[in-house]
Amino acid sequence: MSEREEQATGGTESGRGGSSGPEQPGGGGHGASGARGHSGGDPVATLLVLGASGDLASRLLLPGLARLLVSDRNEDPGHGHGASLQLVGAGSEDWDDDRWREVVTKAFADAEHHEDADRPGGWEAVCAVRDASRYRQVDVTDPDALTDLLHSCTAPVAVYFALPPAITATACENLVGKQLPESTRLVMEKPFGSDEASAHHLNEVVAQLVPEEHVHRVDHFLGTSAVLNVFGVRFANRLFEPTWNASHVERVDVVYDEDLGLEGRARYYDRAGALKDMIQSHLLQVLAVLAMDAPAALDEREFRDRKAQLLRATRLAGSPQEASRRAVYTAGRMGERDLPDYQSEDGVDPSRQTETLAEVVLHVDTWRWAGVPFRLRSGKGLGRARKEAVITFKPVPHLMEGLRGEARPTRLRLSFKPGTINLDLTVNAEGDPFDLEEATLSAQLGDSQLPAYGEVLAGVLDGDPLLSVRGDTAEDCWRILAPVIAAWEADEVPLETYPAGSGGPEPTETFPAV
Ligand SMILES: NC(=O)C1=CN([C@@H]2O[C@H](COP(=O)(O)OP(=O)(O)OC[C@H]3O[C@@H](n4cnc5c(N)ncnc54)[C@H](OP(=O)(O)O)[C@@H]3O)[C@@H](O)[C@H]2O)C=CC1
Ligand SMILES: O=C1O[C@H](COP(=O)(O)O)[C@@H](O)[C@H](O)[C@H]1O
Repeated sequence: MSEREEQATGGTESGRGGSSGPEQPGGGGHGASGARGHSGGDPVATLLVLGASGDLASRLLLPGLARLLVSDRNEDPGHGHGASLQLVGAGSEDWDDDRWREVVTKAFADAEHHEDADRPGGWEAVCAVRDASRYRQVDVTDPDALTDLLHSCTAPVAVYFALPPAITATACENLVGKQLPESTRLVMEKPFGSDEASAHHLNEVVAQLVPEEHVHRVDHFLGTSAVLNVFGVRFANRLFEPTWNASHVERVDVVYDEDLGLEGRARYYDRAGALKDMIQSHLLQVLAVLAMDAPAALDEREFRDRKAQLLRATRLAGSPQEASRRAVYTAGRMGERDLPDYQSEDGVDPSRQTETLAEVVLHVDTWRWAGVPFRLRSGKGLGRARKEAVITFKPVPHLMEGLRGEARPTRLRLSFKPGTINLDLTVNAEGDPFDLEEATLSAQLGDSQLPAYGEVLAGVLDGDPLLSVRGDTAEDCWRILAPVIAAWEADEVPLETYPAGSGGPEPTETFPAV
């Protein structure tokens, strides 16, 4: 196993250092201005993708960029994101510009068929970026080579670290003390660090490089439409917000079940597992958006302050034995595919006991949410892709005599991808109005015209940190799950199994079917 593979999910092991970390709520780092709205600043001139030969770059980032360019929301054709953007790929592969452009061409191809491609300047903007793009072979952990590369790019440069997290951390540490081009933005993927201490250390490192508002800690689950869909339902209706609290809500379940297997990602996934891959990052962000107090405005300071406040109050609802569960899939049939036992997949080391399904129950210790269980669950190899937040309301305090049947709990289901809303209600039955039955009101929610990474890149290129994770929050997400990580590492919570293609481990009182 190469050193790089060993480092795939690691972070720096350094403890807390002495330099100033990101400012806690209210702003961040030395860039905190206290101003509302995003800092904007000069538009990004160069998007530098480090890790250009990797899966993220070719499968998500470059296609996202192409869709952003083709659908550019900037009304003025002379000033869209592609008007003068330079795309530079860099990595350890011995590629030349032509080889890189082949990768870009392939990744950009789908955008040509998007309806906006026919818009004047639409597809042309994509082709212009593709044809002018270039590649540099570089070992990003070589400080001089990386600094030289940065200075060879037109400023401002957005440096996208599409690298294994430990390599990202090393590259950043090596840049400390070097002069970076003016207004450089750093775009950091998840996982940010490998525990609270390493995330804190990484925050201290990046704070020495650029101001906090120029750091984009990416969580693609925070794409604009995902956030806005929750906010629209919660805050643009009089109905929900007065009942959105412990007096009326019985429980909240955030479920992200995938009908995907390992898909060749053992090098990364076998060291991460479902807890770090999905819950530590994405699902905690979803929880924060679902449960936060209403921001006064949708700007980065208000939004990120509310999110940070909510996560600071969040903790495991009991001991790891009571409030967490882990499982791994065994061989089974998932849809049309036979999935092998996870532990027999190429690149998987069974002794790591990596989980492919993780569940935790959290409490949010605030007046609003005291005592309400928030269950977060994500798994791979499941029979049905199910990606939704379910808010279960408490039963009515009294059901009048004369009505037959049960008033089942009202449930609001907010599904992601595609965005839908379903409200399960108890209503009078057809035929005999004394009988009760369940009915569901459904609606489609707005979907973004951009894929998630198009949204991410729009924020980066516009210099808008609204949807990126602030430094203090990145640390807090590790703090919340630290007891679970420690207990699982010590094998204090059994690793259950479930057949691929099934619904996962059997429901229990703590982890019920909803
Ligand atoms: N892939 C995905 O679906 C998603 C990934 N992410 C995150 O994105 C990041 C990258 O993941 P992913 O693309 O899957 O990983 P890959 O392993 O596919 O790609 C990593 C890239 O980094 C390059 N690299 C490694 N070390 C160096 C070095 N010292 N100098 C230069 N280049 C180097 C690799 O080159 P080489 O191959 O030559 O080693 C490769 O191009 C991770 O943080 C991951 O968590 C986030 C969401 C989704
Ligand atoms: O970051 C990740 O997310 C995906 C799920 O997100 P989606 O937008 O593709 O549905 C997950 O499959 C992957 O393991 C994880 O790294």
